[in-house]
Amino acid sequence: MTALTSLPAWQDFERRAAALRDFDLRAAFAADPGRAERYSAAACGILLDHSKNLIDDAGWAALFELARACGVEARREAMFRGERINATERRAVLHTALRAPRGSRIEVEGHEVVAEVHATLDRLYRFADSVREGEWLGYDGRPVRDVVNIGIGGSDLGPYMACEALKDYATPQLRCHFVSSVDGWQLHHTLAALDPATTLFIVASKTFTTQETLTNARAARDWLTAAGGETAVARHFVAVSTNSQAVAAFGIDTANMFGFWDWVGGRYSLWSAIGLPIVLQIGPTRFAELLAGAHAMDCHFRETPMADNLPMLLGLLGVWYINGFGAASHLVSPYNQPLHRLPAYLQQLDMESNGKSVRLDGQPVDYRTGPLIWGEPGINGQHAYYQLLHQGTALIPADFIVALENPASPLGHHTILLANCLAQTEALMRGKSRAEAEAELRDQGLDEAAIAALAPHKVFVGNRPTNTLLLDRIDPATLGSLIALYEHKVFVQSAIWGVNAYDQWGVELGKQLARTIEAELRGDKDGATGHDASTRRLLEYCRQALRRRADSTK
Ligand SMILES: O=P(O)(O)OC[C@H]1O[C@](O)(CO)[C@@H](O)[C@@H]1O
Repeated sequence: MTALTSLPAWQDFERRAAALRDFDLRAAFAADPGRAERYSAAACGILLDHSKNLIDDAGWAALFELARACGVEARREAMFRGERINATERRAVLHTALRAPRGSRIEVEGHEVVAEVHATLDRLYRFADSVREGEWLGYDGRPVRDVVNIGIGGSDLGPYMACEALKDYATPQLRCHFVSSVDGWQLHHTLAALDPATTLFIVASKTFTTQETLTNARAARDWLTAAGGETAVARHFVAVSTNSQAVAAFGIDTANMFGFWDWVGGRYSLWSAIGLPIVLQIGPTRFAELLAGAHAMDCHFRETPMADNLPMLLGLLGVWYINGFGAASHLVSPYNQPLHRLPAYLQQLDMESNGKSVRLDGQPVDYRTGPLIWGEPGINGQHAYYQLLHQGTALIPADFIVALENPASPLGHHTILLANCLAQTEALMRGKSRAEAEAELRDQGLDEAAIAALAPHKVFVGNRPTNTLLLDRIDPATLGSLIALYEHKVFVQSAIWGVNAYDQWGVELGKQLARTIEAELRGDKDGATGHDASTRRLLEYCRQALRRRADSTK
């Protein structure tokens, strides 16, 4: 593997980026009336306007050349063909097969997988229909009214985000709840409002070894059996996992288990049986539309030339700022409230994938990789952290996402929402010059001394880069396309950086140490062993608090 930084295309890209450090967006728009049109691309109900970025044609040419030099297109084909591109775990990466149309063929080591995917979907759909139509009955003969998904990470974030986004399509008979934290507060308050006889639990865990999920699942099981007895478990618990042995060992009949495959990463799994809460909420037909939307984006990514290819454009722009301008974070600013969980979902997707510092060949990288991804609904962000975007010292590229149609929001509200989204990207780009600030203050009748004192505080440098993604609407198909767009963006960046986006060894050490500390807190193990002084002291505070609590309940 040739070191990335020694590639001529990388050096050219760095030179281009350095040459544009003082790029003036206002001047670029003034000089080129066609800029907005040329620097836009559309697919699958999503218009990407990327014209408000600190880049010109030569910069784009350097990025496309870099992508070619890094073999992004060849690696993309390897992924779609089912090659084991997740080299550290020797696995294929085939979330795209989960949304491949019935009848298409994709093989992993000679084994065709699409037929199996659809057989599982059919089972999932039959089960969901029986719950939605009130045929699946609880222990006292009443139908299900509440569904509680117990899972964490990829077994929570995707389905939760999609259920929130698609609430307008939800059946009124069912309410979906999500419990992820091992802080029992969340389960307690979720169950407090529910009736065990009409509650269905989905225990969602790819590995079925995740401590938080199994702890919550055991507590939920106790809550259920206290009311309905042991026999109730079969009617009220289903599992989604790749580990049927662990599911059976937990006490869930594998007849009530929906499987998926080791070639589906947790954070890429909402398209699989992990999407069961979504299917229950919006029904099989709408879920199939979500899959079709993602598939449409897969085809767009695979077939469209780079200059019009949405995932390529977003991925390369990220590289432009991270490696060319030293940006350390990337803001995701969805304006529509249904997308309020999108930033949290994208945090795992992006940061668990590209938060890596070793290349596929085992060598350390000597360049930045995945950025900090963060955000909230944009309209709230405007009243919180946007100040820093406008006048702070950090360069923070941002994606502004808003839907053109928004039937559930009154026209007046929606107009204000759109206006704010557009106004913020314009303000970030154009800024406010010293002369403009002074003129404004003069119009307000301030004297020259006051103007001189205040004007510097009112200056916005501008030139803050943004992408605007205009969605036709937030429906299952467009949401599917949007999520797949970000999945492929992450892929593009991993291919440039030469890292494996599909493992996550970095989360393991904390889990190992937690097991040791838990035993020490419980008193099963000597607490003084092997810890640094800080951890030892903190551990002692916690041990005393636990002891006080145990004593008070004696
Ligand atoms: O679905 P599981 O196996 O319970 O894992 C949950 C999450 O935990 C992680 O392994 C991180 O700890 C994620 O990658 C995954 O999505």
